[in-house]
Amino acid sequence: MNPLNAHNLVIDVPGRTGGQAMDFTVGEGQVWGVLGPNGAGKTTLLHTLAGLRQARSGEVRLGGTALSDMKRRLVSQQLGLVFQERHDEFPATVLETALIGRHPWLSPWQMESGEDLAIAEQALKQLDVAHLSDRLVSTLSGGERQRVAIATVLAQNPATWLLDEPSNHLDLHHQVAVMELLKAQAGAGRAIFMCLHDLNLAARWCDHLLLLFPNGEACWGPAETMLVPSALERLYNQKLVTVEADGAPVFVPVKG
Ligand SMILES: Nc1ncnc2c1ncn2[C@@H]1O[C@H](COP(=O)(O)OP(=O)(O)OP(=O)(O)O)[C@@H](O)[C@H]1O
Repeated sequence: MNPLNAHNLVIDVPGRTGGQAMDFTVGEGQVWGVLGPNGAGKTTLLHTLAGLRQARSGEVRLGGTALSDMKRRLVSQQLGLVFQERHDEFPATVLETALIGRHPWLSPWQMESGEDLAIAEQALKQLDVAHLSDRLVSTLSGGERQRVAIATVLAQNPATWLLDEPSNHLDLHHQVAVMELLKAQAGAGRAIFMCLHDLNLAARWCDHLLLLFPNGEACWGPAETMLVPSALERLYNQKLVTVEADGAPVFVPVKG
C-alpha cells in the first residue's frame, strides 16, 4: 500500500556531528517502536519522517515517492500525526477537533458531511471521550486531550500513523486500550511508528523496534532481536532485571 521508507536517512540533531544513516521500511501491518534516552533524537526522527524537518542527508519515501515531491494534501491523507506539542489554544470543542481529522479528505470550502460527522463521533467513542464532545479541548485533562488527539487521527484514517509518546498522560487502562487500538489498526493493514519511553509497552505491543543512542548510533529490526538486555542497558545506561510475565519479557530497573 503506502510503506514509509527511510532511505539512507541521517536526522539533523542540533549539536550532533555525524549520526548513522538509517534504512528501514515500516510496512503495512507492522507496529514499530522507537526507544532511546532523553535527547537521543526520537522526536527529531518522527518530525523528519513527517516531512516537518529537513534531514541532514537521505530521504523519506511514502509509497516509493520522496515525501518532498508529494503534495501536502496527499501526505495529510496518508500520514496521521500524534505529536507532543499541541496548539489547543484555539477555542474548539472535542467534536470540532475530531472533525479536523476529516479535512484532508474534503475539497477546499467543502463542509463536513453526515458521514464525516459519524466517523468523528465513532472515533471519539472508541477513545472513550464521546461524553466530552461539547467540551472545549482547552478544558480537558492531559489524558483526555491525548485521547482526543488519537481520536482525531483515527477519524483521519491514514495508512501510516506517526506517534510521539502516545501513552503520555494515560492511565494504565487507557494505555492498554490505545496500544490495542494501534495493534488493531495494524491488523487492518495500517503501519504504526511510535516513540515510547515505556520499554515494557514496547516489548509487549511492538513487532519491530528501533533503538536510538545519544551518539546517533541506531539499530532496528524485529522486536525479538532488539530486546537484548545488554543492548537495552547500554541504551538507557541503566542495569535491568528481565523477567517474563503474561507471555512477554518485562524489564525492571535495578535500584541504586
Ligand atoms: N530547536 C532546537 N535547538 C537546539 N537544540 C535542539 C532543538 N531541537 C532539538 N534540540 C536538541 O536535539 C536533541 C534531540 O531532541 P529530541 O527532542 O529529538 O530528543 P528525544 O529523543 O525525543 O528526547 P525526549 O526523550 O526527551 O523527548 C536534544 O538534545 C535537544 O535538546
